[in-house]
Amino acid sequence: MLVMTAAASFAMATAMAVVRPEAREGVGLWALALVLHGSCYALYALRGQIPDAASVVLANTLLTGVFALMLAAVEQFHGRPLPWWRMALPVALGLLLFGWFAGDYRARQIIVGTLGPAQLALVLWALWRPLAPAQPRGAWLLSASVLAEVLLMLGRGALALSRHMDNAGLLQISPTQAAVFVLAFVTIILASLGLLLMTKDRADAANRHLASHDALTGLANRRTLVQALARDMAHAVRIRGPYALVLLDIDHFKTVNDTRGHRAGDQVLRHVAGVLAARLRRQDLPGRYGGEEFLVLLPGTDLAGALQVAETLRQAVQDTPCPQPDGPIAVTISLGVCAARPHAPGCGEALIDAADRALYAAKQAGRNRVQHGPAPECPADAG
Ligand SMILES: Nc1nc2c(ncn2[C@@H]2O[C@H](COP(=O)(O)OP(=O)(O)OP(=O)(O)O)[C@@H](O)[C@H]2O)c(=O)[nH]1
Repeated sequence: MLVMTAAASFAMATAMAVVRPEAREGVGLWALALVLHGSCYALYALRGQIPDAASVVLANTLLTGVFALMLAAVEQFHGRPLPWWRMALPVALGLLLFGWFAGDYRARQIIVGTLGPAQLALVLWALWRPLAPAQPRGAWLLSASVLAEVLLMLGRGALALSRHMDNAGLLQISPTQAAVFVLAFVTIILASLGLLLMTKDRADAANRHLASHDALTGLANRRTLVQALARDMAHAVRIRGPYALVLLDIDHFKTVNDTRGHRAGDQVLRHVAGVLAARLRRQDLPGRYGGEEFLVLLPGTDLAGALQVAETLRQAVQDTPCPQPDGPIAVTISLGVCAARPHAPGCGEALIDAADRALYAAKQAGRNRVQHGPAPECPADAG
C-alpha cells in the first residue's frame, strides 16, 4: 500500500505537469508536493532496509514539506505568493522534532497528529479566504479530501496520546494501519483532482468571458449585444413594454489615431468605455459594436428616458478628457437614439437601423450631439 501510494503520487505529479505545463496557478507547486509525497511514501516503504535517518527523519520531514508546498500552491492559485520562510518554517520544525524523537514511534505520531493538521488547516484557510472561488466544486473536493486527512492524522495522534497504539511501528499490519494508508492514498488523489478542477473551471470562465467581451475595452462584444437584444425583444414583446437603444460613435477618432498614435487611440476607446459603464444602470448593457462605435441597450426605457441617458453620456464624455502622458485628449461623441414598444421579435434589427440613421444625422448636424429618429416599422410577419 505504501508503494502504491508512492506510485500514485508520482503518476499524479506527472499527469499534472503534462496537463497544465504552464503551471502558473499552483499546479506546478502542487505537482512538486506530489513528488515529495511519493518520495516520502517510498522512504516509508523502505523502513528497516535503509537507515532510520532516511526512512524516519527525512520521510516525516518531507511530509511537512508536502503540506507547505500545498499551501504555497493554493496561495499561488489565488495570486498570492507565499514567502519562502513560511514554507521553510514548518519543515525546519519538523526536521528538529522528528530528529529528536527518531526512536519513538508514538511520539512521532503525536507530532504528525498536531503539526500536519495545523499545516492543512492553513491550506483550507488559504483556499476559502477572503472569498470562495467563483466555481467552488473543485475547492469543495479539495477541502473534503484535506479534511479527511486532517481527521485521520488527528485520530492517529489522539490514539498515540491515549496510548491505545502500540509502539511497534509503521510496517505493523493492522486493520487500522491499512485503513489509514488506503485513506491517505485516496485523499491525495482526490485533493489533486480538486485543484485541477479549480484551474479548469477558472480557465473555462476566462474563455467564456473572452468569447463574450471585447478584449480592448472589456465591454460586451457585438455577439453578446446581438444575443442580449434578441432576448430583450422577446421579453419586451411579451410584456408590451418600451425598449430603447443608443448607438454612439467617437467624433474625429481617425484624427486621434493619426496625430497621437494608435496606442493613444486604443486608450481613448478604453476611456470612453469606462465613462459609459460608470454612468449606466445595472440593467443597461453597453457594448462595443465595432471600431469606435458603441451600442447601449436600455430595456424598459421610453424615448424621453433614452434621450436623457444619451445626453448624460454625451456630457460625461465631453467633461472627462482622456488622460495621456503628453497631455489629455479631449473627446466628444455623437449619439443616435431610437425607442419603441416592440410587437415582434424582429424589431431589434429595425431599432438598430433607426438608431444608426439618427447617429448619421447627429454627425451631419455637427457632431457632439444627440439625435433621435421615429419608432421603426417592425417586420409585419415577425409577430
Ligand atoms: N486605435 C484604434 N483605432 C480603431 C480601432 N477600430 C477602429 N479604429 C479606427 O477608427 C477610425 C474611424 O474613423 P472614421 O470612420 O473615419 O471616423 P472618425 O474619424 O471618428 O470621424 P467621424 O465618425 O465622422 O467623426 C479609423 O481610423 C479606424 O482605423 C481600434 O480598435 N483601435
